[in-house]
Amino acid sequence: MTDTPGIVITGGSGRMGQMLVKAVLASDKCHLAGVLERAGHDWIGQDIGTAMGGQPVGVAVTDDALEAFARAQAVIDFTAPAATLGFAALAAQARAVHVIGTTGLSDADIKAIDAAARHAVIVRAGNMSLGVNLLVKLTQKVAEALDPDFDIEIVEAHHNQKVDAPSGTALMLGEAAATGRGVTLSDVRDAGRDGMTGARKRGDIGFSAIRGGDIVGEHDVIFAAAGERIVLRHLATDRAIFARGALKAALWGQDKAPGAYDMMDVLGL
Ligand SMILES: NC(=O)c1ccc[n+]([C@@H]2O[C@H](COP(=O)([O-])OP(=O)(O)OC[C@H]3O[C@@H](n4cnc5c(N)ncnc54)[C@H](O)[C@@H]3O)[C@@H](O)[C@H]2O)c1
Ligand SMILES: O=C(O)C1=N[C@H](C(=O)O)CCC1
Repeated sequence: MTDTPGIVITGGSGRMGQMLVKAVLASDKCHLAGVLERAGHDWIGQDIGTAMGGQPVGVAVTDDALEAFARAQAVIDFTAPAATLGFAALAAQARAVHVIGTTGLSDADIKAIDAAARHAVIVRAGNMSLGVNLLVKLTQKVAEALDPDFDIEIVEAHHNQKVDAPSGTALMLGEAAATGRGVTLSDVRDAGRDGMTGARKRGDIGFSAIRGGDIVGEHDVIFAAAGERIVLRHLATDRAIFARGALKAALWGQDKAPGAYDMMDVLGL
């Protein structure tokens, strides 16, 4: 047995789950302590290496979160809101660092997660990449510098299996733009235009979502005024950027006091 932190990956068969398993196996700073999937999934009981089409790695996929978390120092969780809420309570009980990448969480979900963070370290972000977190900072700065003559529009594009909109990243960018402007996002958010919407309201922050093919994740923040336009853009072409950030967060959290953190804390931005 190694003395590096043991990490459990939830949703191990998913797009991000598989990426995270590979990232943990490739790291010498941690080891794979467990892999979870939902009850009834075909992969339960199989070695995760074999299930992913490679060599066995000595870790069988399980649906027993309580047992897996008891052996872990961190849980990296990119699943779905209902699953993440359950994992937050169990990870806090096990005092394991919980890194949450799951998006589509409601305000009530976030409240419950923050309550769990009273007992353990939770790092949550709608996007774990360095590039997007820098873009969030830039968005806030630009919004601070420009007045509401500049209409702010956030356009995001993702693959055709994504179930939530706007993306978690788009919401982070919207929050940053609203903070820069000194307003509350929920007061100015304009999403899902369709039909006779009327003219755009000055000061609104607009959201548009594209879904298609295998797009990993693309975000534009557009500041549009009469006669000029500023566009801030991030293009993700490889999910490894999210896995890298999540792993960094799991290791960063090892010596931190219980609380709710985000990637800005991890990256020191
Ligand atoms: N924060 C980020 O940087 C970032 C990056 C990429 C994706 N995401 C988010 O991560 C989430 C997953 O994305 P994906 O593309 O990997 O989706 P996916 O559908 O490919 O994978 C989700 C996995 O979770 C599993 N799952 C669901 N309920 C479970 C449960 N109760 N127990 C164990 N496993 C369970 C599913 O079976 C599936 O394998 C989404 O919310 C997505 O928006 C966040
Ligand atoms: O593929 C997804 O789903 C992604 N979700 C995150 C979001 O909602 O912003 C990050 C990008 C990929």
